[in-house]
Amino acid sequence: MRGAGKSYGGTTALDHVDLEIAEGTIVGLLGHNGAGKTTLMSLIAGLVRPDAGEIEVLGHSVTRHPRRARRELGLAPQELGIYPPLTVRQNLQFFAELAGLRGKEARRRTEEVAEPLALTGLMDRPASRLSGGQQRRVHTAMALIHRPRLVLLDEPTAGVDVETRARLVAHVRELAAQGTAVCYSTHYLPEIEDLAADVAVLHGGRVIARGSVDDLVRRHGDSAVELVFSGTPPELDLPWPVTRQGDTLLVRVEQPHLVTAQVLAALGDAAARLSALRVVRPSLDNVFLRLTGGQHGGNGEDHANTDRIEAEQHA
Ligand SMILES: Nc1ncnc2c1ncn2[C@@H]1O[C@H](COP(=O)(O)OP(=O)(O)OP(=O)(O)O)[C@@H](O)[C@H]1O
Repeated sequence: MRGAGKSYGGTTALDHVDLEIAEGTIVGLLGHNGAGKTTLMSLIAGLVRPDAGEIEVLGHSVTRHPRRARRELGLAPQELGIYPPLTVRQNLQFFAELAGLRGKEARRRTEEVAEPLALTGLMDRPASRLSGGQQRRVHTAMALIHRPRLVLLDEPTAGVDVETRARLVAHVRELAAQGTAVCYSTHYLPEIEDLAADVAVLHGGRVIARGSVDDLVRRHGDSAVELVFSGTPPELDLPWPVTRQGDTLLVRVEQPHLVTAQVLAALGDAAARLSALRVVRPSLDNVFLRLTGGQHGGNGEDHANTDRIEAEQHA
């Protein structure tokens, strides 16, 4: 996707977004409600027409060759799209046939896709008699039935239990390991870490940060070595900013685990009064809140952090 933009009336849902999802990679889309995640997926899936920019799926333009593009992708939207009176098997076979699979092949894929999502024991049950988490698994399986090379999963773990979440995450990792490109949105940040996904943070319709979790934490988190003393902390001669709070010193440094020896060496006699040392690494949650200004429902009005971060990315 290059320069993709979409407005609804006066609302800019997506603002000149560039994004590439390579084969075998998972891009985790993070953003507050209204940040533009669903709009981005809908544009890729060809459900919504962009006002600007170019979007291609495996070289097929989603606007000029929508059918060819669509054949290569599987979409599990946020809203469940299953048929309640049909059994799980009938739901899956129906979608297999819609995707162009016939007879034996459709039946084989139905069984195949059910297995990793723990649906095998539920195949003859009407979808209306499944729990919410089970229904979401069926919904996800339907998006995977034709072995798409690009999978778009919009909050696939909304409302599911811990076990289902773990199973889904494991299966998505497997798909990526087999070469599938995955775009995965979630509000649950630890999931992004479990997926080992490349992160794209959306805010007000713009991608304001991109990189692995480690990259983002290193670039945008407040990492530090924390030293607690009995009595007054000493003055330290170090090449990084040091702040003092009561009996604690914080040495702010990008990769604290690499400099602890140097910090300890600078203590001199004060080392005898050191009562604790801790490497402080911020979580992805901290970084996300910092990047997005900790605001909910960002909707194009708040670009406070955007320019700074973009300048950094282009540097
Ligand atoms: N059909 C529509 N008509 C008008 N405005 C829309 C429409 N769809 C989305 N929007 C607006 O576009 C912006 C982006 O919405 P989008 O659904 O893409 O956000 P999101 O990041 O997926 O949010 P959530 O996490 O709540 O699902 C929001 O301001 C939303 O109100």
